[in-house]
Amino acid sequence: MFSLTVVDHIMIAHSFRGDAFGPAQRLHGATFIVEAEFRAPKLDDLHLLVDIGMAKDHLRAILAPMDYRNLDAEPVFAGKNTTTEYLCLHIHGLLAQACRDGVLGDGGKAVTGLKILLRESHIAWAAFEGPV
Ligand SMILES: Nc1nc2c(c(=O)[nH]1)N=C([C@H](O)[C@H](O)COP(=O)(O)OP(=O)(O)OP(=O)(O)O)CN2
Repeated sequence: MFSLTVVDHIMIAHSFRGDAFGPAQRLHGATFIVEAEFRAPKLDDLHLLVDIGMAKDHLRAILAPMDYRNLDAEPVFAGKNTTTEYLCLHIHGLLAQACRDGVLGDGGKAVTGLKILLRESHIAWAAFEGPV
């Protein structure tokens, strides 16, 4: 199995509902390092999994509506706790759809698996991985 990873980051604000979150129930900020790992069992004729430029451009397109935003005010996240884990799932859904739609070229259509990993600090990160 081959893999190719591109990395970006977002700066967001959010708050959580639930006593378990303690002070994080108040509005606070976070900078997430976002890693998108594409997987495929074979390469294309150019020996690419997906083109790095296309992969990073489409990851950026998916992250842009979240970047420098208060996620509490974004309709797409209404009623959701935008935990690190939940944001992984959200980004996975959008990037997997882009692969299926051919937005990342023929290489993207051949992607069979995708892992999204968000680092919220040097001591904690979360990931979601699944088929495309
Ligand atoms: N599983 C998760 N747990 C927590 C998340 C998360 O995204 N997934 N996020 C937060 C907060 O946003 C923040 O990152 C940390 O807040 P903090 O209050 O410092 O959380 P801690 O659990 O480390 O500390 P306590 O104050 O002891 O709760 C929190 N958790």
